[in-house]
Amino acid sequence: MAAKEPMRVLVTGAAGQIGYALVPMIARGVMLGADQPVILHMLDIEFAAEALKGVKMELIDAAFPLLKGVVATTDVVEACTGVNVAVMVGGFPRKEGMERKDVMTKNVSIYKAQASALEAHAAPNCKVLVVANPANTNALILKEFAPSIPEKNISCLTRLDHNRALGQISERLGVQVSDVKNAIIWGNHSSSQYPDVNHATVKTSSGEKPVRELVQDDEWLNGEFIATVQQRGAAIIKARKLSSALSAASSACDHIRDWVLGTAEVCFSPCVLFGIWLIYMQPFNTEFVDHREHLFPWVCTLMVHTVCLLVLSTPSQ
Ligand SMILES: NC(=O)c1ccc[n+]([C@@H]2O[C@H](COP(=O)([O-])OP(=O)(O)OC[C@H]3O[C@@H](n4cnc5c(N)ncnc54)[C@H](O)[C@@H]3O)[C@@H](O)[C@H]2O)c1
Ligand SMILES: O=C(O)C[C@H](O)C(=O)O
Repeated sequence: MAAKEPMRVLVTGAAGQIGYALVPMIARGVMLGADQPVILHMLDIEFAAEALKGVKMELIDAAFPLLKGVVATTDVVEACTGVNVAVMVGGFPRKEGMERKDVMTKNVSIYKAQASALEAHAAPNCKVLVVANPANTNALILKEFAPSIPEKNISCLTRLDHNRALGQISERLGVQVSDVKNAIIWGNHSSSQYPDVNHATVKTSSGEKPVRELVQDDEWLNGEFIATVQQRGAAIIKARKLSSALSAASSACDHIRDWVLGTAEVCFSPCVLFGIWLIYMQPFNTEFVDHREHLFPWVCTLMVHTVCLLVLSTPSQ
């Protein structure tokens, strides 16, 4: 079989801590598959230009077989040109005691400028994932300033919250995290989110069972569980004095991989109509959107896009 053409993947803020965790994952095929060559486009600001050069050196030194090229630049047009996937990490993280909305003034202006460059120079049908906080608001700004990028191609990272919910259930029940599925995160990537396990199940030796039935502790599910997922970002900042990075990078890979390739469950079991539920935040969508066309050839997966009217009415998070 002929080798695939490389896909160009942009990571903004690539010299930062998420960027440093994320680019090797992409170069190893974690995001787009073990047979998909990639060309990495890394953007950062002048202040971080030397650090960015260092990241490029390390990528070369790691000799990733799938990595077919590296563009490391402070020029937004060069960074955006021809990219098929854009992971927008560039921006400032909050510090202990702050809410995500407190970095809005600094970060929102970044998304206006970068939206225009993406709109003008990215590949047609480029898929965009906004990671920098406040992620929902930044995605909304990006969409406003890149009107020709289809709305359905602009998303922001809630997969981290989704994965956190799975992790908490797996810890509580002592089961493999891969056996827990169909958790939903409603609302913003903020402390106002609502982690919902009412439809979540766990694969057991006697078939799939509802999470509520197995946990048998509604008080925990309705209280501590929700608060833990809502506040996990703050807990990590308190512990590390830095915000989450490896889990954010890994969840960004999960988000793009399942968006582009479909979910593993459906690969193995194509008769399952509602495969794993994936919640991709789109602050501007006001209805569930069926994105099966993205998942070819695993067309059976339904991707549920959450309703985010709340964000429209309250852009601050
Ligand atoms: N959505 C999520 O689940 C999630 C999870 C973790 C972190 N975050 C957010 O991601 C962002 C990045 O976090 P981090 O820990 O990597 O921060 P960081 O400070 O380590 O790195 C950010 C990088 O962005 C660069 N940058 C700043 N302005 C830029 C611009 N205009 N263009 C390109 N690059 C620019 C900085 O120079 C820096 O290298 C923060 O806003 C953080 O809050 C979101
Ligand atoms: O909490 C933060 O500020 C970082 C990130 O949004 C997270 O959830 O870990």
